[in-house]
Amino acid sequence: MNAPASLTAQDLRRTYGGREVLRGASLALAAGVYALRGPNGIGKSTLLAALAGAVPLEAGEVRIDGISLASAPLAAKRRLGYAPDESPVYPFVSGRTLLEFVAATKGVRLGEADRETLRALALETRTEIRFSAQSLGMQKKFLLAAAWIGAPRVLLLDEPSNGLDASARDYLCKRFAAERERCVILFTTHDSRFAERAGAASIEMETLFADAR
Ligand SMILES: Nc1ncnc2c1ncn2[C@@H]1O[C@H](COP(=O)(O)OP(=O)(O)OP(=O)(O)O)[C@@H](O)[C@H]1O
Repeated sequence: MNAPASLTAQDLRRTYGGREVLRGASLALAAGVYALRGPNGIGKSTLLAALAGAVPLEAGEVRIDGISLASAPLAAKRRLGYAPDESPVYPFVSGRTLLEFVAATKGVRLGEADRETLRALALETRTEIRFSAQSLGMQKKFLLAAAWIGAPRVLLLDEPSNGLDASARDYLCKRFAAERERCVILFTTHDSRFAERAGAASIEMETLFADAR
């Protein structure tokens, strides 16, 4: 676990409704903070979901810290944190249930680091409220807090700043800065100011495709 963090993807392919959305997407990232940019519908969310193992691929290989997501999914996913843009959570589930579920899938228990994340995001008094009764910003914060469970070395965050208040955005930028030497943090955004404040290197989605090389 002491080798530098890495995220690699080779020739990822995924088709929706006869259209190839991921046209042989490849990337190789070392520890750092990266903003994945590109127009609506180009496939940024699909790529993040594919890197997280949440969308099946027709071809290609993903490695988390050198571990193949296809051949060793549990070991790879233990090193990974993923926050989708939209809540995949059942509306009747509470924040605490979500966090405990994610912890269980990673084979860890919630601990002081997770409580600190909840405090920083002003979530600690809201853990028992069901998702359908949380604001969109609060739901987003729970998904982000869940992504950090188990101290992942690769973080995939889909539109992390969407719906967040100023204080939560500040926290994200500080956390990125604190973890950039240790982790690969890849996030999508349409917000240039946030990407800049986060100190992110920009990656244009278009440049990742096989037909752009
Ligand atoms: N589950 C799905 N079923 C069918 N088509 C899908 C599905 N998910 C994504 N798509 C299609 O794949 C394409 C890429 O979508 P994706 O959400 O990955 O784009 P994006 O770059 O993240 O867009 P945005 O910037 O608007 O969030 C779109 O044309 C979208 O309609």
